[in-house]
This record gives sequence, structure tokens and C-alpha cells, in this order.
Amino acid sequence: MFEHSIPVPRLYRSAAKIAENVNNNKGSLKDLVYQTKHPNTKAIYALVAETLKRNKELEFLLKRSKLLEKEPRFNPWVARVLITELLWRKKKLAGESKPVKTILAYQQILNAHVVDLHNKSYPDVDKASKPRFVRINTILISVSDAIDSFRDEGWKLVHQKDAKDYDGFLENISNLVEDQFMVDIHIPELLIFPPNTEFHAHQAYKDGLILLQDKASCLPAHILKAEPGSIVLDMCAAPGMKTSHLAAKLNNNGKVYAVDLDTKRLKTLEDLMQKIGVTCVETINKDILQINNIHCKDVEYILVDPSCSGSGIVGRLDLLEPAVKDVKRIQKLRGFQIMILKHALRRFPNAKKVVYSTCSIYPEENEEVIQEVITQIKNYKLVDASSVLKGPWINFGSDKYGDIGKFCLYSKPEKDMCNGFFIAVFERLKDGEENKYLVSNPHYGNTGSNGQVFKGTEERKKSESIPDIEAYNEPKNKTKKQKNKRKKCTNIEDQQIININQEESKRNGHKMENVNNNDDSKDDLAQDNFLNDGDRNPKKKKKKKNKPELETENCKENRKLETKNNCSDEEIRMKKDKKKQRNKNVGDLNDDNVDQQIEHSDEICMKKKNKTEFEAVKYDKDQQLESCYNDEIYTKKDKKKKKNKTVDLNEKNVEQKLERSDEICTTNVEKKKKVKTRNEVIGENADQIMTENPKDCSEIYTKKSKKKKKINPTDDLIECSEIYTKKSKKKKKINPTDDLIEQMVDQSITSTQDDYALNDDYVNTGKKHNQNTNTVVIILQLLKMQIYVP
Ligand SMILES: C[S@@+](CC[C@H](N)C(=O)[O-])C[C@H]1O[C@@H](n2cnc3c(N)ncnc32)[C@H](O)[C@@H]1O
Repeated sequence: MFEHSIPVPRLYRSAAKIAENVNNNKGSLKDLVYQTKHPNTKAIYALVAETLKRNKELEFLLKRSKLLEKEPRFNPWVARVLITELLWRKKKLAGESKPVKTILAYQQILNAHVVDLHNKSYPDVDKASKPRFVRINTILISVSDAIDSFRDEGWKLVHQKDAKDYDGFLENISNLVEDQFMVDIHIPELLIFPPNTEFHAHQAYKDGLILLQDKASCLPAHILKAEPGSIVLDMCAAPGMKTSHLAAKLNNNGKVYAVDLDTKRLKTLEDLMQKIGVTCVETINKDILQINNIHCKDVEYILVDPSCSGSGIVGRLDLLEPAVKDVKRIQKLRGFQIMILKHALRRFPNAKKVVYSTCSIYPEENEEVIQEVITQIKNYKLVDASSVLKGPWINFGSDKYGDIGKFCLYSKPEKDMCNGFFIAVFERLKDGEENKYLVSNPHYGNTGSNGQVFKGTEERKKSESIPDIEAYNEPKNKTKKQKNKRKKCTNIEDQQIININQEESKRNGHKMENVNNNDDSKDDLAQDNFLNDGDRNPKKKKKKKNKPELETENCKENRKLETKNNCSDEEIRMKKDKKKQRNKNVGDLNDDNVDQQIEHSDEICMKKKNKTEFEAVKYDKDQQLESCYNDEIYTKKDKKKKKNKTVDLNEKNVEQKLERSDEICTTNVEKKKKVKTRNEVIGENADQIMTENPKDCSEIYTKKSKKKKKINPTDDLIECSEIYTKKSKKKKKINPTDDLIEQMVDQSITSTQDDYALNDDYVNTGKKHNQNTNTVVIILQLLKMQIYVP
């Protein structure tokens, strides 16, 4: 029995407790770390994260060393933490406590077994043992030439004799030794090397002849199987791993439209294309929901690879918290994924094949998305995603979703030795074919017999051609009140799209139709956005006069609904039904009667909604990262905020805040030389007056603002300074997760390109910060101008 005369250092004890609790699903890593109130949250987070990441290796070591059997009173989690610290982190242990001494006594034995780990007697696949996949860039070099080059370098090719023997193939992969490599049985341009084989310094990598891309991430482009010369749309393209593969499949002949909303990531894509000799890619930096057949002409193949939880990525930080699934976030992602997939299937009339993929292993982002979409889509069928693959495939979607599950393909790290991935394939119906999953189709489900199945090319063109100008013609007998009713109704429905779930859609076939219509119109509106930029029908332009009012009102309504997002689905649905019923009474629900103004105001709101959705997803991701260790800081800030609010009009406080806000303005003035002089004059005068006479200023402003808006300038300034303070503190105080994130980003961007998707969140976080800072500065400038410019 241990006599704890010298206690185990608190860092180890706390880390062990947290690791155990995370492992037992008692909370998320970040929450538990925060709750410990440990002074060094950064160190504790890093230690627990590493311990959990090494869980399988630790189990192996504990088993082999028999440490816990020999020391039955040893707390297994303290043992894990100490071993992690000793073998993979600090390489030493602090203090003289008994547990520390015990682990040090086992150091030699443990080290010996670590060698076994590296010799692959450790069977499970994790980041350390996942093979190194190398995709040959067939644009610059043929597969045979690349293989010959590797052989010339001394690598030995291991042949897989029976391409149908998947188990044998996997065994061969796990038996690869240092100088051996194989060719994948599914993707011929993919080579497989032993785990951790280093290629970043290899000349072929530097020259763009090879790409380091996980097998799972190569499957979508391979399965899409676009022929050379064809036109492909990559809907969420950046940073471009799959785009580059698509281009290679086309042999640089044809076109790949690469769309992404994120400018920075798209730039990475462009750089990559340049490096690897891709010339057939055209990038579009836009929200994909605003893109249609006018922007991307005659698209034949579409890849939909939207933002997802990334839960399938081996070694991903999130995997440390497998059971603590962020349900809210997943639902948001799912809403976005459904929206984007529907857009792909509805807005590109020449498309014949659409592949949907995620690097998630959650059915909510996979089978559920497919089920939701395929039961509403009239002109596509779901096909067996594995049918393109020459070799056998073993992992498919869950039986829970019937045939839908069977047709979808999964890759599973523990089986397929690559990242977890999901793929579904849609093919356009040919004449006479039908989508058997369509909910209103009598062949599927029990929802009625009035379903219409689109069969021919003509119907397809009717349904998908854009824009349908007729729909914009305003019915003369419609009153403004009626229009507004319709407008609001549409907004509620738009708001709901994200919340539509399978239960709702099955509830009633007619209701389903309505939802469909709204979604269709939403997509039409997205198309409309583009028309606004370009040549819109002059008739429509004429009617623009009344729009501003409607837009503002409409968007206000939308915003209200957004803030009411906490309502239950049921509440929203009831509201929707109520409004629909009201509108029905006045004959508003006929889509043909949709007038131009409403259409346009919906469009504006849709823009907003798309943005909101995108931002919501981003926000969620950002929050996850940012809140990790700043919770404590934020709580302190919240307290401070409350305190400040109570003394809002205290002159001293106002003065302090004004000074801080001046700092921001000054920085901005420096940055933006064009507005320098004006801002300086206004800013300086303003600062002077405000510093000298803040109370007067508030009064003047209050009087003025009564006429304009009712805004308390101090509140705004306080808010601004708070944001600014948060920012500056964040900059100074290093977020403990930053190190880990940075490592992952660096690793991904500068080296292992196959993990790019992993870093979506982190790359986006930075962008958001910049946006926020700019917003603060602009608000401040506006405030100053409002107050002091006569
Ligand atoms: C999973 S990543 C794509 C990875 C990429 N296909 C590859 O293989 O390198 C998802 C991408 O979708 C982009 N995205 C998210 N919302 C979008 C939107 N509304 N429109 C266009 N792109 C969007 C993100 O910026 C991100 O780059």
C-alpha cells in the first residue's frame, strides 16, 4: 500500500481525474479543465489531451508491463498521466512521490515495449500506425513512371496478388516494412507506404509530382468518375485536395469550378493548383448557395464536400471527446449539409452525377442527410456508392436507414486503415426511371399517392431552368397587406428549413410539398442574387422602388426569428402552420402568385439566412476553440461588464472607455491611409471634446440620437472597448489550445496536406477575428461622426 507522505504534484492528480472523467463521459475536456480551477490550465489541458490521445498505446504498455497487476493500488489514470509525461512529453517527472518513483522504476520496461509499438505489434490503427498514403499527380507523371522512380530509390513494391481479397490486402498493408510500398486496390494512382514515412522533404513532393492525401479523401473524386473533357463543380473546394484530384481525373482537360466562401482557403487552393500544374480549375470565391448554372455553365458532375464535424479524422483533437458529441453543432451542420446538397441536385440541370462526402462518422451528417434529401428530390436516384470501386468494400451505412444505408459507403479507421469517411452517390433519372424514395411516391413509405415523379428531360428542364421570370410578375389584385403576410410566412418557412427533420417530412405528404416549394424558391432566390449583379429583366428593375422598405422589414422579421432560435421545433412548426393557414385563407399560398417584391425580399433574407447559417457553423466551431480556456477570463469579464453597466454614466469610466476606443481608432487611422486625414481631424476633435467633456457629449448625442436612433453612446463604446479588451487580452494571454491547434495547422498546411479539412475551423477562426476588429473600428468611427459632424 502506498503511503502518500509526499503527495503527487497537483498537475498530475488533476490531469488524472480529468482524463478519467472524460473517458467516462462525465464531461468535455474543456469544461472539466475549466472546472478544476487549476492555475496552469494550459499545461493541464495539454497533458490530459496527450494522455487521452495515447489511450490505446497506454493500454498496450500497461498490459505488457503488467504494471497495474503488480501495483494493484496504483490509480490507473495517475499511471497513464505519469507514463505520458515521461515517455512522450517532458521525458521526466516532478517530485518524489511514491507513484512518481514507481513509474520511474518501470521506465526501462516501458521503453522496451514502446519499441514494440513502433514495430507494429500494436494492432489498432491510430495516427501513429495509419499508413502513409501518397497520391501520384497524374497530371505531371504517370503511375508507372512514379512507381519506377520509387523503385530506383530503393523502395520495394509489394504486389497484392488477389485484388478481391480485402483482408489479405489490409494484412499486407500492416506488414509493410521500412522500404516497402504497395499500390492501392481501389484507387490505382494511390501508393501506400509504412506509417510515418516522411515525404515532405522528398523532391517529388516539392515538385508536385506526389500529394500526401489520405485514401478516404481520394474516394470522392474517384467515385465521381468524371470523364476527361467534362465540366465538374466542386462545391466546397478549399483547400483543394479533392479539386486537384478531380483535375487529375480530367487529365487537366475540361473544367473544374472550385467554389469556396473562404478567401484565404481559396488562395491556398490556387497556390496548390499552380504548384501541381493544374490548369483546368476556375475558382469562385462565393457562397455556393448563390451559385447556379449561370455562373457555372453546363456542369455535369458535382462534388459536395461540405463543412462537417470532422469526426472521422484519425488523431483529430475532437476524437479525444468521442462520447461528448456536440449535438447542437451537429444539427446545425446537418441543416447546412441538407441545404447545400439540395442545391446541388436542383440547380444544375445538366448535372448527371452528384457525390456527397463528409469526413464524419456521425449518421446525422451522413445517412440522415441523404434520407432527408432523397425523399424530397424528384429527379435523382441514389445509387450504390461502391459500384465504381474495382476492389471489394466492406463498410456501408447503417441498416437503420434501409436501402439508403446500404447504398452509402463508409470508410472506418479501425477497418480500412484510413480516415473515417462517408460517401453517397446520386445519379439523374433517365426517362422512365423514378426515385423510389420520394416520400409522396406510393412505392416508398405510407405518405400518400399523389406524388409526382419527374421522368423526362422536358420536365427536368422546366423544373430547373432559371430564372422563371413569370414567377416575378406581380398579380394586380394583391394588396400590400397580403404581400406582407406572404412575405413573413416565407421567412418563417425559410427559418425552418434548417430544422426540417425526417419525422416532420413524413408526417404529411402535403406539408412536405410545401416545404419543398419553399426550399425551391429559396434556391431560386439564390439564383436571383446573381441576376441582380448582372442583367436582370428590366421589368423587374422597375419595381425596385418599393424594395428598401420591404427588405428592411423583412430582414428585421428574419432577425427576430433568428434570435428566437431557441424555440423548440414544435413551436416553430406551430407558428408556421398558423401563418400558412392564414395565408391560405387569402389565397396566398399559390406559388404562381408570388410577386416580385416578395420574391426579392425573400431573396435578401435568404442571403442573410445563408450567411447566418454559414456563420452559425463557423461561430460554433470558433466558440469551441476559443472558449476552451478563456471561459474563466470571460466570466471575470462578464462580472466586470455588469459592474460597468451599473456605473455607465460615471464620468471617469466613460473617460477611460473613450480613451481605449481612441486607441482603436488611432490604430485604424494608421492602417487606412486614405481616410487618415479626415479621421484624424474628426477623431482628434472628438477625443478632445469627449475627454474634456464626456458628460456634455453624451447629452448632445442623446438629444441627436433621439431624432435618429435611440442608442446610448456609452453603451456602444463600452461594448466596443469590451470587445477590444477581450481581443487584446486574448492576444496577450495565450490560449492553451493554441499550441495544439497551431501544431495541427502547421502540420496540415505546410506538410500533411491530407489533413487540411481538419483545420477548417482553425483557419476560419483567424478570419473571424479580423472581421470583428474591423467591425469595432467602423462602429467607433461612425459613432464619432454621428456625434461630432454637424
Ligand atoms: C470540408 S472543407 C472542404 C475540403 C475540400 N473539399 C478539400 O478536399 O480540400 C469545407 C469547405 O467548405 C467551405 N464552405 C463552407 N460553407 C460554404 C458556403 N456556404 N459556400 C462555399 N463554401 C463553403 C469552407 O470554407 C471549407 O473550405
